[in-house]
Amino acid sequence: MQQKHLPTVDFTAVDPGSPGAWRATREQVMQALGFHGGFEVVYDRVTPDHRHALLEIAKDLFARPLPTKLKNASDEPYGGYLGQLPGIAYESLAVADAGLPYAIPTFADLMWPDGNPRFCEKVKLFTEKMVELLETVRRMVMESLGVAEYFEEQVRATYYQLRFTEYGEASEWAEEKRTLAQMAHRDTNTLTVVCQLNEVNGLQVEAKDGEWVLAAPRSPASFFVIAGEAFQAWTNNKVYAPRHGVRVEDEEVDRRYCIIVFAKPTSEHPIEAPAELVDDLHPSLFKPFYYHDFLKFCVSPEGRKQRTSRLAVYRRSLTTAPPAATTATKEEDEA
Ligand SMILES: O=C(O)CCC(=O)C(=O)O
Ligand SMILES: [Fe+2]
Repeated sequence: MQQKHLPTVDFTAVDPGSPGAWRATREQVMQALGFHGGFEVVYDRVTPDHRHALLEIAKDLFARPLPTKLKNASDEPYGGYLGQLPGIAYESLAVADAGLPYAIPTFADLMWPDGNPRFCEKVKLFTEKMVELLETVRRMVMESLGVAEYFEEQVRATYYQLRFTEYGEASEWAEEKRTLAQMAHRDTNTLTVVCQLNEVNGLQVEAKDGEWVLAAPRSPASFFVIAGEAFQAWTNNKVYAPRHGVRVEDEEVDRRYCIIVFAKPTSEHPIEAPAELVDDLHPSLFKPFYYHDFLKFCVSPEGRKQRTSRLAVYRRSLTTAPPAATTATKEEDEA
């Protein structure tokens, strides 16, 4: 049987001036995020030329010498360069706090000591478009759950990481590492958008019922929105944070390039579902937690052992010390 695709939601006609289209789209977004934890979005605010320029930029970036790439260091877990993992032909570089004015030029100066104005211009514009998209999705979810009054506060408590990723062609991978299981994970943050820059597919998402579906672009204006565990917690489980990962096909002879923008919660306030989403029938499933504490747990020896929901295990560790189970079951994931 042919593998299914993630549902597609078309944002082309969505604008605040057409309430009918807005409401219909909002409905589709909520349905997709509740069951699949993500969707393919057709979003025409990034032109094909712009996407092509970003592909060239990504290739230039990964062609920088390794010592230069290693300068992309960060105190935050998963905050900078990732790569050099045995048998895994994967590298990525991150622009921290990409929404702030100095962030992109600072990163560019690190990678290209003589500067790279084209990089800055193209990446800044792209970031703005992705932030708009993620804010629209967040607004739709919050309206749909009847908690839109928290929108501004949630946006203020959000920062963005922009990550370039490169997956090597199949021959660069150890054979046993080419499986989906190798890279499968849940995102820890609130909302993620993946922009695949070339024709090399591979991303798959596991819906709530355990079925893995393809996230392979079906239009030149497609992006993939994926919910993370912080959003699942904040919405008290109304939004699902799916496992997802990239499967490198054995016949793949091209490298795969993506840019991913992660909306992340700041740690000024704990993540806690609003009172409106909690009642006797829907008790709060997650104790309040600080995002950065959760991130630290994820990279701890205990967190690294988790194959399924790190948040489910971390949540238990907040009520029982020390954290007990090391292998969460599927059911616990969905708790
Ligand atoms: O490269 C992709 O398509 C997705 C990567 C991903 O899920 C991540 O970096 O969190
Ligand atoms: Fe991810």
